[in-house]
Amino acid sequence: MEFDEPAWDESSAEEDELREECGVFGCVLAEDAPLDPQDPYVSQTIALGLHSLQHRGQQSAGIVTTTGEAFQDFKLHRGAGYVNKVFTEEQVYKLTGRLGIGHNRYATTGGNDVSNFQPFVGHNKHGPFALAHNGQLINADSLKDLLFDRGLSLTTRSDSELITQVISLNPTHGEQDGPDWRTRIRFLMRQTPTSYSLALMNRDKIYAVRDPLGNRPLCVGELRSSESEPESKLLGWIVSSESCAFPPVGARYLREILPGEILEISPKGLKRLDIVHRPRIYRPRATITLEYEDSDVNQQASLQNLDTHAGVAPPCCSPNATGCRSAKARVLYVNSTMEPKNLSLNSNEPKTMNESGNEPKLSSGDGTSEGLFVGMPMEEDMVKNISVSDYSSEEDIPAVASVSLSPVLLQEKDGNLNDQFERSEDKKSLPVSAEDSTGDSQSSDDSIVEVSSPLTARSVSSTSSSSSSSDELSPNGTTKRRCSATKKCTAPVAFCIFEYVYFARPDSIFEGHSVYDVRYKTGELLALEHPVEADFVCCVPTTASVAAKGFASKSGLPYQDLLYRSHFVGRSFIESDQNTRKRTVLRKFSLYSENFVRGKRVVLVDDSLVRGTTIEPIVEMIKNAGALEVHFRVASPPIRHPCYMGINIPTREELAANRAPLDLLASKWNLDSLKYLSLEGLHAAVNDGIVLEENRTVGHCTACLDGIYPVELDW
Ligand SMILES: O=P(O)(O)OC[C@H]1O[C@H](OP(=O)(O)OP(=O)(O)O)[C@H](O)[C@@H]1O
Ligand SMILES: NC(=O)CC[C@H](N)C(=O)O
Repeated sequence: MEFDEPAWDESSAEEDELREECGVFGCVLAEDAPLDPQDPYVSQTIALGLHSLQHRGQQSAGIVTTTGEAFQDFKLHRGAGYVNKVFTEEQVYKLTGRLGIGHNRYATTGGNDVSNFQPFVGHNKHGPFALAHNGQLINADSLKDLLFDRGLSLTTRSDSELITQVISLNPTHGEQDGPDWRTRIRFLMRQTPTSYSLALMNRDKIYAVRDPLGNRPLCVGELRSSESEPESKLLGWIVSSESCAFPPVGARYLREILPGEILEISPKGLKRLDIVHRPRIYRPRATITLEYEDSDVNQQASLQNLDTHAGVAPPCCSPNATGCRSAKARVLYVNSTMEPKNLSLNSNEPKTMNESGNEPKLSSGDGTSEGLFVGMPMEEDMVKNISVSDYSSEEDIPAVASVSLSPVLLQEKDGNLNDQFERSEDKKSLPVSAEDSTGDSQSSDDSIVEVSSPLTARSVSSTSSSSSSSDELSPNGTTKRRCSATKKCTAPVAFCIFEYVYFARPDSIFEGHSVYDVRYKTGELLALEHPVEADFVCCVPTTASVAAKGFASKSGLPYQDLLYRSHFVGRSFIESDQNTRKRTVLRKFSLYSENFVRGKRVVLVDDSLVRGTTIEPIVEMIKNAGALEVHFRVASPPIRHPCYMGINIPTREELAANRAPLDLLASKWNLDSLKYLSLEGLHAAVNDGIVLEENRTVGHCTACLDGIYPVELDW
């Protein structure tokens, strides 16, 4: 089988149940590391590592080891459940070898049965190889077609098996001197931009791979005979989803695997084989919807000139443009696909608004709209124009669309909640261009790649930007004109922001700073954004405890432990079905003492609110114990959009924030107030303190919060 023919498919990604992350771990001994062939040091190290990554997956665990000699049989053990259940001491002792990889699974694609457990072991012309995958492929259907077209068959429903098959396709120009994993992995990256962090083992090497968008984490460390003495003997290297796994195995953190990087780890050391560019995509710059009572107006309007320089209003929207001068024009909403740095209504004094909607005269809606909603202020005279600044990527000049108008009062957004919920479920995404990226500091020699990508088969515009507009007649006889402009640019770096919020352990390091610090800051910012008079602050253990402490310190309120959380019950959010999740919550929490609560006003902090499974029984518990008031504060914005890149939130309906307006949710849960951290606040907490090596570009995927996916789904 060779991979010299393009293949393409545009069917959409299959939806699945809510699932979460996986943990990936690998270990390679240095060539002169003294080790008895029967010594289980490597498997013990991996088992310990997986134990530290348990929070990333509770459904199954597996380890595969090898001596590293060509065509040597692998030793594999996988089983359902927690690491310490699957790996008894006896089991670990059987897994001898000088290198190995391990995996904790939480299924995103394919059920929880043994055929889908990882690591996967395959055999190709270079002998046995093993793969551990964290993530979820956004174009599994296209990849299946690519393989089926070549007459291959699959034996599982896991998307990870697709990876094993794609990397087994032989490079067109053959391979000299053994396997060319660089070319094989580059080929994989060109078929699928995200989401995967991989540990791939063949012969005496492990390849640590992170997808070009850097959606899932992966880092590397070294094992030394003494952790504290820098000059102590080097024993080997480890690769792990998170750095929290390093101290327990006595490893020293070295660095993250970069987005798109292929790092070879052999007994001789670490070698970067490549950094594969992020793909080129067509990114919508902005979409503006105008509504006209008179359908004749604005026929000329087109926002193709959105692609203008900062400060220069597109002619169609300049004060002299016919349509926009119409006294009857109404701006319904401004939907910027990237986080606008500012959105201002220019009145007598310019006012700036963000998604938290703090500006009293401006409404960003209640967050249920996609993008930013601009409600017209009551004092209509004050509004002279609306401008949107869309800083869509680091190398772009901000696009500014300026709309001058004489406003007509909009219908109240809050009064039309059903309209908002009936909006299209279309996935907002960014179409892909045929070309690979050359547009950032990452470098790579494309000419060495001996494959032709199926991307070249795709028909896309060759211009660097494009625009479109469409009219639709609304039921009340007005005309809506929707205009959008796109620009060709590089897909963004898209590290999952929810790793910071919830998934990762607080003692892990991402992007040069600790998850703990970020969570603490989210709590501080939450206290500043949504202060409340209360007697003390407490948390929904465990993940939220750090944010709650940040909230307490900033608000000046005392922190109080209120809820006992059983150590013998796992994370509820990552359970596979809603009944299990509910039972897990009930088994997990109890009050330390009613005395703390009686007659008190309580601020209860959680890191995230997803389906609302956790909040209801907990508030009931606290109120039943005699709390006067419970104010719920969430250290992340409302989750309103499905994730297709590893968290697997399949539907909007199941997400609590989409089920009712926040005030109704608050009263349903018997809360005295319910407030979330703004997206701006979360970005601020995450970005503050980032330290990046090698001029790396920073970027976070916030799709579950704002519906903006970094690339087109089912690419
Ligand atoms: O609104 P929900 O659907 O209930 O989801 C949100 C809750 O789930 C998580 O807790 P989890 O028990 O998974 O993990 P933790 O014990 O690490 O906090 C998270 O910390 C929230 O408490
Ligand atoms: N959560 C994950 O990263 C899962 C990996 C893979 N998609 C699986 O379902 O096994």
